[in-house]
Amino acid sequence: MTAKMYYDADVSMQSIQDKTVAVIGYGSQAHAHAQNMHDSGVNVIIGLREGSASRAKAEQAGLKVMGIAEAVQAADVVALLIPDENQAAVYRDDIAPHLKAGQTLLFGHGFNIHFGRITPPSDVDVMLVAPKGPGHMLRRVYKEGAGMPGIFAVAQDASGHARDTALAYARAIGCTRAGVLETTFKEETETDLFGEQSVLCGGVTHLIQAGFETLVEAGYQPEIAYFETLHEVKLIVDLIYEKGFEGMRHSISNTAEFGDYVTGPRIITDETKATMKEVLSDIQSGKFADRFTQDYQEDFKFMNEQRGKMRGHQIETVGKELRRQMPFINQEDLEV
Ligand SMILES: NC(=O)C1=CN([C@@H]2O[C@H](COP(=O)(O)OP(=O)(O)OC[C@H]3O[C@@H](n4cnc5c(N)ncnc54)[C@H](OP(=O)(O)O)[C@@H]3O)[C@@H](O)[C@H]2O)C=CC1
Ligand SMILES: CC[C@](O)(C(C)=O)C(=O)O
Ligand SMILES: [Mg+2]
Ligand SMILES: [Mg+2]
Repeated sequence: MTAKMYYDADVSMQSIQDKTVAVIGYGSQAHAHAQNMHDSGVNVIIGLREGSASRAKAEQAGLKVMGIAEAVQAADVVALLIPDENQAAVYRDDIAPHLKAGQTLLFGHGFNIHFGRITPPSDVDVMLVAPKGPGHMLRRVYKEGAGMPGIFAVAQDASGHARDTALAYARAIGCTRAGVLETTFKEETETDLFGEQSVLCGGVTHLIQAGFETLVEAGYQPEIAYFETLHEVKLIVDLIYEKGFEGMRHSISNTAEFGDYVTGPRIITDETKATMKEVLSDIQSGKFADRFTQDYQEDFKFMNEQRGKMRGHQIETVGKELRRQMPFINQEDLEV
């Protein structure tokens, strides 16, 4: 059965246009949701912690900033867009005491509801609208007049209109320009965690790094290894994104296509797929969520070690210099 896709023409903005949306946070997703909604004509306010370094940036973007509790009190829809590991405490201290019946609590990812870290009262609508891509790109494509696909789910429909609110929100941030489909908190949370760990982030970076190290350790120039295993990834992926595998394979040489079929299965083996199944199982059982929470409680000891190790890696130092010589690559610091 083909999933029902929602596009701009299928969705009315009415259920959000006469409401106030409090975006809590001003990071990767939050700044993009807030600015896109503001540009779509929605009344947006920003809730930030005391002394927040983001206050000036949000104000510069023409957004009204207040404390988190104050924003919750003033809002119809509360979009909780701070890091997953911080959401439960902020919800407990600054949101729950001020939530009123009839309000909407909205997430960008289902982690805290699905894994039981947050349990909202039964008289509020609870939903997620998850763009399928990074926040900075959500803002970039919106400004270009394009959109990013998204998915939505309703966990609690106290008002009887929760789906309309979620779809209107998805339209306001630009997702219905590209296509939005309905999911559940369970499906969004588990597929998102699986995708980012196995393919999009963990899979891609470790594949690139292993390829780069293999060439450099064999005595090839690091700059050539960088172009071959990192820079060109975008060019190949752009073709896959635009035209699928067949379109990409049409563009590459027959030599490359032959090597793709012969060597791809030697790299991504049956064992790799079996490991992917284990990864999915750890996500489904909550084992990964517990490991993440434990590292957070230990001040992200493991995560900070990994960040430090990668910062000094040759692929990063060589890449920084090579990108500097390519002024057409956006080198500006990210806006937030
Ligand atoms: N990053 C992405 O592209 C995607 C993220 N998501 C989901 O969106 C949500 C937000 O993620 P992301 O955008 O990466 O988050 P960020 O790390 O970018 O969030 C940073 C913001 O959160 C605020 N913040 C951090 N800790 C606290 C705290 N203890 N109290 C109050 N405010 C705090 C920061 O405040 P200050 O400004 O004061 O420092 C800042 O404004 C998550 O649920 C994530 O899974 C979903 C899809 C993609
Ligand atoms: C791929 C990582 C992501 O899931 C995303 C940008 O969609 C995230 O959590 O940041
Ligand atoms: Mg994610
Ligand atoms: Mg994601």
